[in-house]
Amino acid sequence: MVILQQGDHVWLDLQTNGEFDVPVGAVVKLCDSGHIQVLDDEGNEHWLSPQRAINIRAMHPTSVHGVEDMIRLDDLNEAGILRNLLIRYRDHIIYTYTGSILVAVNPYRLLPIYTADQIRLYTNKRIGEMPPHIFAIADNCYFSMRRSGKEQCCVISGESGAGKTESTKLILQFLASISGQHSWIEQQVLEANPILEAFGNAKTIRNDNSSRFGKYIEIHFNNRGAIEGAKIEQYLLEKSRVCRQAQDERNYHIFYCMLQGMALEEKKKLYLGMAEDYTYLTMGNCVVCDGRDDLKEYSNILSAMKVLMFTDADNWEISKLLAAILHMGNLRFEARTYDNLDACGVVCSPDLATASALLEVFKVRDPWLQILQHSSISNQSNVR
Ligand SMILES: Nc1ncnc2c1ncn2[C@@H]1O[C@H](COP(=O)(O)OP(=O)(O)OP(=O)(O)O)[C@@H](O)[C@H]1O
Repeated sequence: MVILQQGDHVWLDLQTNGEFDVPVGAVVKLCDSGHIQVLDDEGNEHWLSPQRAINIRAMHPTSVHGVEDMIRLDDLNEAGILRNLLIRYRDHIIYTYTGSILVAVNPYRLLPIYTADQIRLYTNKRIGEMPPHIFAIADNCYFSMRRSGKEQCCVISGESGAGKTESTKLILQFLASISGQHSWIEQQVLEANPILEAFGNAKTIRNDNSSRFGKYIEIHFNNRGAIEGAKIEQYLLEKSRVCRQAQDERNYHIFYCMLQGMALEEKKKLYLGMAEDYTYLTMGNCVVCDGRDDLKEYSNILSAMKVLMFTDADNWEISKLLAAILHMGNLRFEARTYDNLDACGVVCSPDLATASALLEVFKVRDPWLQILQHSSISNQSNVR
């Protein structure tokens, strides 16, 4: 039997049989003739009769104020872990260790904890010497590599919107900063991100900048510990998003950025209009994304491409491909019979000729594709 006093911390098991049925922390407010009044961590008050008092148990002191390393929690269970993260988060502390694993809770706002001073504070320190931080993990990797001469690996996982992409960027920022050369190659490693995000990230209902692919980044260091190169492999890009988006979601950022940021004369050459004009950009009924500036992003993408040595010709070819995809998305099809077989044909439209011109495809002598010749397009010089 638990004898409780006012001010004691307890675990309260409400047994709601809900999806997340985990005991919550609570503090005893009153103990009155067997009835107990408690205030739980979510601010709800509960009166518990002596019969229901079996649903509460005393909280271990390590869970009362929280710990930096959850291995030290005596109540080491789901409730204990969640409460520890909650009370630290309420104090604006988003990082917590579980041994050598760092748990990060997404703050959804910019915290002043990623400055150059913070990088200096965390450089060449043992894990645990400083409060938990993503820089401590990056530092540990870097100096373990330098001491042992062996490759190190960081695995960043979590659900969509948890903060994996941001954490990856912070680790790269730390490594680029402490490896100390501030070289062109470091800048190239950092600038690869805006390009990858433009072509592989999109607004979803869970995250305005959701990576729709997995990536494995290798950073190569020389014997002096300076970054000498990098290799990024991508996995399982969500290709279907190019043609279809769910309600309130967008296609890949690059399309909207291009339509917002590209100079008018260039847009004219690609027969481009506004995002609202394209089926592939409007299926989710959402062409803008609050908090993202597509115009500014486009100029960031172009400067990143310069750093990564994309030539103007490369950029133009990429823009042509992107524009062709948008025009192809506006094509319409109709049912036909061809050689007594059910088939379908492309409905004649300027988009077909434009897409063919941009893709530089041959005109095939096929009755279906003859419509190419009838389509109106003023600049036919590219069609071979
Ligand atoms: N450490 C942080 N500080 C401030 N904001 C953050 C931090 N981590 C994440 N965020 C915010 O949360 C948003 C989502 O984070 P992020 O894109 O990194 O999630 P993710 O885990 O990579 O998601 P997905 O799997 O969908 O790609 C970011 O755009 C940013 O606004």
